[in-house]
Parts: sequence; structure tokens; C-alpha cells
Amino acid sequence: MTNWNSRSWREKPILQQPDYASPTELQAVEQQLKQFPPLVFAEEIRALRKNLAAVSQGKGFLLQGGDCAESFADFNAPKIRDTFKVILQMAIVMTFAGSCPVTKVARMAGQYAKPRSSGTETIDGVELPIYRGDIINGSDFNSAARQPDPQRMIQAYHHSAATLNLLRAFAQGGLADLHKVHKWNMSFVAANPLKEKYLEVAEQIQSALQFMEVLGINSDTNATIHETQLFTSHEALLLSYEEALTRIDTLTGLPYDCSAHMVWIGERTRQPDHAHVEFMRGIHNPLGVKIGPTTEPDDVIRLLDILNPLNEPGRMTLITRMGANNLADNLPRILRRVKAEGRHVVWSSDPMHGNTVKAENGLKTRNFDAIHTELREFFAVHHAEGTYPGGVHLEMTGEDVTECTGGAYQISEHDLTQRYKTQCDPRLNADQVLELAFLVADSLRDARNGRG
Ligand SMILES: O=C[C@H](O)[C@H](O)COP(=O)(O)O
Ligand SMILES: C=C(OP(=O)(O)O)C(=O)O
Ligand SMILES: [Mn+2]
Repeated sequence: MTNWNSRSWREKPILQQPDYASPTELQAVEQQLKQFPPLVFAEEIRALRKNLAAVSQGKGFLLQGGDCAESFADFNAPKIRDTFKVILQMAIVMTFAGSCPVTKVARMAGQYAKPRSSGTETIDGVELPIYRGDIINGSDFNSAARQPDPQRMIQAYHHSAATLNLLRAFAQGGLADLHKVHKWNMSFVAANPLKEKYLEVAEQIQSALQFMEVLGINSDTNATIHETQLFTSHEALLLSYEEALTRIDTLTGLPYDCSAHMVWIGERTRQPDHAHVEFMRGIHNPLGVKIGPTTEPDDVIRLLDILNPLNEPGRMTLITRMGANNLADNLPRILRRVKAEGRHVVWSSDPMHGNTVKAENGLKTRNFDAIHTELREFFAVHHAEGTYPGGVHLEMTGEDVTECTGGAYQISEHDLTQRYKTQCDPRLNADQVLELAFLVADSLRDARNGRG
């Protein structure tokens, strides 16, 4: 790796960073973080890379999801458990529909830094620095809260460690038992037009489990029925933090960013000659890059040249977030070029960020149908181009929030204020996200059977 070290990003232009008042305090925090244990291990990161390599070859599917921004205030076991459960339940629906392994990657245990469209926010004539995520500043609208504070990085580290600890316990301690998973979150079934379908899938899973039981394969004899693997991910935006958690793996001698298994570069910070791309090219984690509606095929190839010069499968996930109305115009050209050049990538769809609108009351929202449309188009365009739609990337929660409109319960703009809790972008709630899983399941089944 030419001229790269974990600090080389500091020589490049950088966007979306906080302006800390005290460089000395920042350095002290960085030093402290460097002494802390890694949050994940290189061997786990390599396991994810291997899974994603298989997905890039059409042998699996990637399910990535969680909060837009995790929050220190809303940090508790039920919240972590409920999001974990919904991710698992979606994964089962998709595994079943696609007859393929689903790799689960949570936007959890570190998703604390937010890029913003504006540097400030003005309310009633008062202008303050924008909220940039709990790892940087506070969301309350007052001058003290909005000051970036490096100590928040220490807090984010501890919150991430505790979240990860619980996720690992849930994944291995029986909460992921297949016998129980399909019984969770039945509330979305009641008013749901997909009720019959859900029950049919649940029954099919039940009889598959019974069949295996007869063969002597059960949770006592086979860990895969009882346990699961859940990886973590976040946008590697705050590079002081990411650098401090970057470690040389003793086994391979290679640098890994041990703050999460997978990290991604956002739409706003993927300039090829800027700091984020510089940092990411040297770490050996699987990388995501968000691809928005103005991206040109050349931009994508340039990024792939820098971030994956050896064209290794499993390294790159391109997360397209075009907007339902733009996808059909913009995505095919990119798919064609990447395919023509023989680049190995996982194609994933983020149907959230291109479909954000402002409700009349000023709240950010997204409509279920627009999200579904972008996903449908994503599958259709991949089918037309002969490429493999390998994943979805969702902003979602296991909680019963009212942040996105639509879905079976027909949340209206008027309902949004009932339980609007997000720190940043509107998330699908548990019912909406499971409904979406069923809708996507059909497209996934068709994609895997070669039908459009
Ligand atoms: O999560 C993504 C971005 O941080 C978010 O969409 C930016 O939102 P803003 O346009 O309100 O800054
Ligand atoms: C910031 C995000 O997305 P994007 O970079 O695609 O806008 C996000 O995923 O929260
Ligand atoms: Mn977001």
C-alpha cells in the first residue's frame, strides 16, 4: 500500500468534521482511545469479507439496517433487543424466499456520526451549529449542547462496547433460536394485507424445523439453529475516532479498523482525493460506498481503482441511493460499466436516502411506497442488466415509531408527531420493515430464479 498510514488522511482535504475548541483535549482523547481494546477482531472482519465475497458472486444476500443515528439517551436493552429481533426476522423471511444465506450487518454499536446538508440550524431566528451525531455534539437546541466535545468519543466507544456485548449475547444465547424467531413481532400481521403470506411462510419454516427434528437436527445438536452471526457497521465519518481504533492484526500484519466489522463512506465524503477515501483505502475491512443520483460511471470506477486496486471480491459494497424517481435513469449506466470492467462488487440498495421529504409540519419523512418502489426498481434494473441485486440497506428500528408514512397501518403525515423519536432521519418501524421484507422476498426469489 503506497504511502498510506493510519494518519495519512490528515494531509488531505476533509469535509463534515467538527471544529473542536481544544486541539490538546482532542489529542488526549485520541491517545486514550488508542489504548482501549478493539471492539471487534480482525478474524471476524475477515469472516464478513468472505460472506460478502460470496454475495458478490450471487451466493447470498446482504441485509444491513438500523438507526440513522444511535443515541446516548435512547440506550437501553429493550431497544437493542427489538432491533436485533426485527433484523433477524427479516433475515429469516429473506433466507426462506431466496433459498440463500443472508448476511446480517447492523447499523448499530457505533453509528453515532452524521454528515449534514447544512453546517447550522436556525430556529426562531437563533442560529446554532447543526447536530452531527452523539459522538460529536448534543441534539438539544442550545449553544452548550451543540459545541463539539471530544469526550463524546470516549462515551461512544463505551456505548458501542456495551451494545456489542449485548448483541453477541443475544446472537449466541438462544434469542436467535429459529424455533422462536418466527413467532416474534406478530403485531404486524393483524392488520396486514400480507397476513396469509406471512402465516404460510411461518408454517413452512415450522415444518422444515419439524423435518430436521426427525432427522435428529435440533438446537441441541446443531448450533446454527440456536445461534446466529450479526456483524456491525457504521459510517466511518469521524476519522479521529476511526484512526484511533485502527489496529495492526497480529496474524496478518495488516491494519483493520476495529471500531466495526464493516464501515462505509457517505455520499457527501466520497471525493477520491479527500481524507475519507484516503483513510479507507488502507484498512482491510469490507467497505461500503454510498452512490447517489449524480454519480457518473467514471466516478465509481475511480473509487474502485483506489479502494480495491486488486479487485478482490468481498471488499466493496456499492450502496445505491438514487431516489425512486431517479433510479431507472441513473443506475443502468453504472451497472453496465462496472460489469463491463469485470469489477467484483456487492450491489446493495439504500431506498431511504433518496426518498426523504419534508412533511407539511416540517418533519423529515419518507413514504413506504416510495421506498418500496425504489427497491422494486433496483431489482428490475439489475434483472435487465444481468447483474445481481445483492443487498438492502435500511434505516429501521424495532420500536413502534411513527416516522415514515404509509405501510399497512397507513401512517399519515398527521400521525407523524405521535411517536417521532429519531435523532436524524426517519426510520421504518418494526411493522413497516417486516412488511417490506415480504415485499422484497418476492423480488429476491425472482432474482435468484433468474426472473425479473
Ligand atoms: O443520514 C443521513 C444524513 O445525515 C442526513 O440525511 C442529513 O440530513 P440533513 O439533510 O437534515 O442534514
Ligand atoms: C448519511 C447517510 O447516507 P448518505 O451518505 O447516503 O446520505 C446514512 O446512511 O445515514
Ligand atoms: Mn440517514
